[in-house]
Amino acid sequence: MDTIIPKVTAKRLPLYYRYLEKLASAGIPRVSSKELSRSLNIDPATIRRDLSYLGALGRKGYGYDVEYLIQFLKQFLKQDEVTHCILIGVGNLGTALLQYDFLKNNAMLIAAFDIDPKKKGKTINSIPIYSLRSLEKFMAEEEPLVAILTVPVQAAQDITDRLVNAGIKGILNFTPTTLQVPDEVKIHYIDLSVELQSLIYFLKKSEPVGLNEDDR
Ligand SMILES: NC(=O)c1ccc[n+]([C@@H]2O[C@H](COP(=O)([O-])OP(=O)(O)OC[C@H]3O[C@@H](n4cnc5c(N)ncnc54)[C@H](O)[C@@H]3O)[C@@H](O)[C@H]2O)c1
Repeated sequence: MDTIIPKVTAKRLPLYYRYLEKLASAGIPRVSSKELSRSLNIDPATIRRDLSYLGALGRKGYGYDVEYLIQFLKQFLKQDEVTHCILIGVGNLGTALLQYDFLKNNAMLIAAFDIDPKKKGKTINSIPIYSLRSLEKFMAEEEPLVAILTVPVQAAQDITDRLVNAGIKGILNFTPTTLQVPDEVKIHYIDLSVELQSLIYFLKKSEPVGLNEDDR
């Protein structure tokens, strides 16, 4: 389980997991890489390579055992554990994310923080919104692993420093800036305009747009 897998493969594993769960709930016991490929729009060779990193080898003429793969991926993706997350910045984007059910992916938003005193004490989707002043105290008590950052760009580094000092391990950064963090803190950047530009680029090149480009 300590296998080091390429980042592009790691990104695709949750897709496989979710799709396999659908198959299992429909009572389908096995699946071929070709069927996975058709449904997920990922090249079959890429699927076979991805799954071989996990040590899961499909059998010719049989494919993959759905239940076995689910158990394997569950352990690999630590789907048994719920990761506690917090969100900083309950504005337009933050509010939309609070409405989303992250628990489907074994992450749970347990609290949100905002600098605006009018938001303090409210809840969205049963998630409490606290004053930013209580961030460090909350983190010491609850030890969330991940923070979602949806504050204005000017506030991003300052909040990041506070989160890091309070022990955060991962940041999902929606703000349009590169954040400075120590090596042990992982950051994922999400920028819809970059995704859109990339989509437009592939459309203009008239190439199929899928999840199988290894440079994603
Ligand atoms: N990555 C993307 O694709 C994408 C898309 C949209 C917006 N954004 C970015 O997301 C961020 C939020 O956008 P928005 O439209 O929701 O903005 P917004 O102005 O609606 O919301 C920002 C919220 O942050 C709060 N805030 C301000 N300073 C704070 C601080 N120091 N600590 C805690 N909370 C603070 C404000 O009170 C407000 O509630 C911006 O940085 C924006 O550029 C990214």
